[in-house]
Amino acid sequence: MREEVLYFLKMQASGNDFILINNFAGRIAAHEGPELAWKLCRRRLSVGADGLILIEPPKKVGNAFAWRFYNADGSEAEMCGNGGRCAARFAVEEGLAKSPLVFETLAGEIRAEVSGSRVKVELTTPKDLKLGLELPLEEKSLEAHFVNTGVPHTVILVEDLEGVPVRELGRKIRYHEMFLPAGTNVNFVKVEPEGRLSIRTYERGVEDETLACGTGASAAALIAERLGLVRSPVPVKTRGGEVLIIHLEGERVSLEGEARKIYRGYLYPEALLD
Ligand SMILES: N[C@@H](CCC[C@H](N)C(=O)O)C(=O)O
Repeated sequence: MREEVLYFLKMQASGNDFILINNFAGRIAAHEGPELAWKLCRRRLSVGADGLILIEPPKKVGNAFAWRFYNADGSEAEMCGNGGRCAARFAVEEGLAKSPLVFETLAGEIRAEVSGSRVKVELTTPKDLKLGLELPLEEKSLEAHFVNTGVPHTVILVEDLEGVPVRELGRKIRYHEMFLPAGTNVNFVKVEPEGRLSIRTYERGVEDETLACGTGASAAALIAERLGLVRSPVPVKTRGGEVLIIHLEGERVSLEGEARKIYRGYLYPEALLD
């Protein structure tokens, strides 16, 4: 694909892991993104990650950067909450911006505050909120809720979170005709005592359960608040174990938690061969 070496940083935020590349010089062309993501995100065969993030020059003066976000299967997503927190820290530490900063995504502009490894991002205004949908499946119907917090999320409230077959049921709902053509991420959520939530997410584009999903945790908190089950700030325990904090102020939704560096590396050209 290319001869020269590519530098990257591997990061994770609540167990959602990403490969970040500074692409300010434009070495990776837009049409190369999907294939690069698919190749690099393969676990065991390459670096392995839930997604690839390319950090690029902003379109608007004053903004810190624009990004291109790719899921592990190479599909481009409009937004990613955990990836956004990693990207904001990356930009600050690479000297591209100072906190607070604003970056550009396909979903819209995202404001971020970075304080060491602690990062808070304000998501785009939630849209398409639908509470109490009847979701017909072959065996039975489920009650589902839906909101787009940058990317589409279905939320299903459950009692027995450990018993949910997230992979099988998540995949069925992700491709359910009610959510086509875009599809949906699927979040199974348990309301715990004292207004906390626990969550497991099937992610579109990873096509599996991930250890966390920031826009998913935010969607769950927003829906639980609208149903009168929790109050802001809402602690959401992810599958990876970290508790994310979701702040809800009217239409404003912010996501706060750790964004950690794992290692830096460079890719040998042969890593990009078929
Ligand atoms: N993990 C992300 C969401 C990434 C995009 C998603 N898989 C999609 O395609 O909708 C997050 O932390 O929000």
